[in-house]
Amino acid sequence: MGDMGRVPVGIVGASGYGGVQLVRLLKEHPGVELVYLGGESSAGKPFSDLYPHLGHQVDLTIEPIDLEQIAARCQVVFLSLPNGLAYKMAPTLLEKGCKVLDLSADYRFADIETYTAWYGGDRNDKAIAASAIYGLPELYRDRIASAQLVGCPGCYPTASLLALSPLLKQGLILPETAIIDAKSGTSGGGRQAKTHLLLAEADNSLGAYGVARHRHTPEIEQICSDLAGHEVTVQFTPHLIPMVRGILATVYATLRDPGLVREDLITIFNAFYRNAPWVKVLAGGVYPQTKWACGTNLCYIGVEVDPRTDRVIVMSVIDNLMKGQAGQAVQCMNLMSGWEETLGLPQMSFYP
Ligand SMILES: NC(=O)C1=CN([C@@H]2O[C@H](COP(=O)(O)OP(=O)(O)OC[C@H]3O[C@@H](n4cnc5c(N)ncnc54)[C@H](OP(=O)(O)O)[C@@H]3O)[C@@H](O)[C@H]2O)C=CC1
Ligand SMILES: CC(=O)N[C@@H](CCC(=O)OP(=O)(O)O)C(=O)O
Repeated sequence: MGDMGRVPVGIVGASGYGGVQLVRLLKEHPGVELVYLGGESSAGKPFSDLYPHLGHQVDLTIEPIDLEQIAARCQVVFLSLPNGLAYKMAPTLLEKGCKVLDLSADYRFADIETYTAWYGGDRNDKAIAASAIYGLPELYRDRIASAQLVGCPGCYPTASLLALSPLLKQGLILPETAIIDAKSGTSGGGRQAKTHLLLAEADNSLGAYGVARHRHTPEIEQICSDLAGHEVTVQFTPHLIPMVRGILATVYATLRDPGLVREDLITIFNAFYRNAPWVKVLAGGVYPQTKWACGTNLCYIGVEVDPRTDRVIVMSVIDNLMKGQAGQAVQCMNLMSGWEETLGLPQMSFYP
């Protein structure tokens, strides 16, 4: 145990966008003590050199990644790294008894072959991957609570699956008709320099990318299939929009029963999420704005039916760095630690 009975936690990849959000959340979390920050090119730098505005709160230096050392000092470790690194680190940390939350795609897939088909790599941690729990608490709360390893969902899958889950679980839609049209702010691409994310490239512009081949498609399909009880394929198209934080996923699907009206669906969504403190289903005719979720761990959902086309339209917004990444990981840590799901997580956006 760390200071005053708090659980000692560490972040590997603390210099990145996920890392700095985790620092912000964990420094203010009443159940933990942040004892270790790790990195690669940032190793040796005081965290306050990277993020001077947080220097008065965080007196830690980024350290090299030494797994034995990390395991000796931390009970819970967050891995916030590019894809393909966590599966080389998690086995040692788990063996030493740490709880591990991976923010990358490495432990999101039950089937390791699906991972390698989309992400590449040469993996020999099949049993460990099979033991990982998909970190979407609204669907897998009980399994997360007893997990040692959690593969936290991608940002687009979080927004998309929270929109689709009640519909699939209750068999309300024809699954193959599901179309996910999603938009993300540029922080979704991480902090490393990428030309298309420069202000001069991304500003005043809106476009699709990864059409019919984005890596989040198999992740969304895996969970949709689990909910539907049979294999499901979906159409997923992401877009980059000129803002920093936030995702809007607009999901369209054909209703099995064309007699259902908007209020029926809102009642069903509210029942599905009655024990989910981080999902807010909006009243009829209210559609969510990304800024409502900004800086919070919330997902806002709006539901509409078009009786002319017999389609349901669900709009789901999250902050990609919070419910889409660091916030959700902390939500999972709360469950794994037996704490309230809401502990230490912001509930109110700073926007008007
Ligand atoms: N951004 C988003 O909205 C979301 C991202 N994710 C996933 O979360 C993970 C982190 O993303 P994000 O925070 O955006 O990424 P960033 O690019 O902002 O940060 C990456 C971090 O990884 C570290 N790193 C890079 N290469 C290495 C290496 N070879 N060895 C050790 N550490 C390394 C960097 O450390 P250093 O600076 O020291 O080199 C940095 O701290 C990714 O897997 C991403 O796909 C998931 C959901 C949403
Ligand atoms: C805007 C933007 O570039 N978004 C990223 C989302 C990254 C992410 O969260 O994906 P993983 O965690 O699954 O790697 C993308 O589309 O690749």
